[in-house]
Amino acid sequence: MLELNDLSLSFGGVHVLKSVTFRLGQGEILGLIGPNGAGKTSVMNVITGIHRPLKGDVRLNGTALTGLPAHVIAANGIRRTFQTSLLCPGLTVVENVMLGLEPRTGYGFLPALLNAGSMRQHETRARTQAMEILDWVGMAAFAGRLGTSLSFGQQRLVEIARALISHPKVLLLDEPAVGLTEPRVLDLAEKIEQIRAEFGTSVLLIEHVMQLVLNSCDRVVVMNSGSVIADGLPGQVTEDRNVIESYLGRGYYVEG
Ligand SMILES: Nc1ncnc2c1ncn2[C@@H]1O[C@H](COP(=O)(O)OP(=O)(O)OP(=O)(O)O)[C@@H](O)[C@H]1O
Repeated sequence: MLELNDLSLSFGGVHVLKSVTFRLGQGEILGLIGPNGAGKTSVMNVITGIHRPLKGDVRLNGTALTGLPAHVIAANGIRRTFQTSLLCPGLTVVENVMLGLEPRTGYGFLPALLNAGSMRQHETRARTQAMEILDWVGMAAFAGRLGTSLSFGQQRLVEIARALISHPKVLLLDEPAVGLTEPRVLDLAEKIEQIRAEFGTSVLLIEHVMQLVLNSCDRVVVMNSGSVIADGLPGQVTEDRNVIESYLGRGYYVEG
């Protein structure tokens, strides 16, 4: 479904991505792991159009997305959450989720004034959809609260709801388990599986919490210093000597 072909990216002459190539299959949950600074978030930024690669391309079902503006890539069915919570201050939870819907085009100030009834209907529909998806992630009771007043884990669920409201083909999650306790990590693993089962969405999951990676992912890609160093089943990559040396650490099996 999503193909990354030979992606290279540099900042000020420093190569942060070096010929990165991997695939995310239809309905697949793929982990992207590696040490800090390996280039994982940069990969997500290239996929979503925040960064333009020096070389290579990103394709969704065969169509090249490279170079398209971020909002067009989002409209093509690729949505994400961020490493740090990005809920809008001053907006309630339900309003934050409504932002995930496609913007309604053709409504400048004057047409909006003349079509006030239609605008209100549109907003009511959007609010209903947002409430449904909030209910699905278990956050409907918080709909009227300010998004930024919620705990870190709750904000994560609201961000996931905002990404899911448009029923994306591909969902990119950047370290969703940061700051979660162990039972919440297991809840999140279950939620990710439900996202695949109920929406048919493919998921790319950047994560350092190996418990989530091992519980959720069908396959794992490992990066180090801007390059892919392993790509395989979770059990295969965690036994890969290179991956243990550069990321998991020699004590991984003893401790894990
Ligand atoms: N906008 C930027 N300008 C300059 N350098 C950047 C920029 N974004 C990322 N980098 C650099 O690119 C490299 C890869 O960063 P990236 O955030 O992609 O790593 P990561 O694997 O996601 O790390 P982490 O696990 O800590 O989030 C790092 O050396 C980082 O400092």
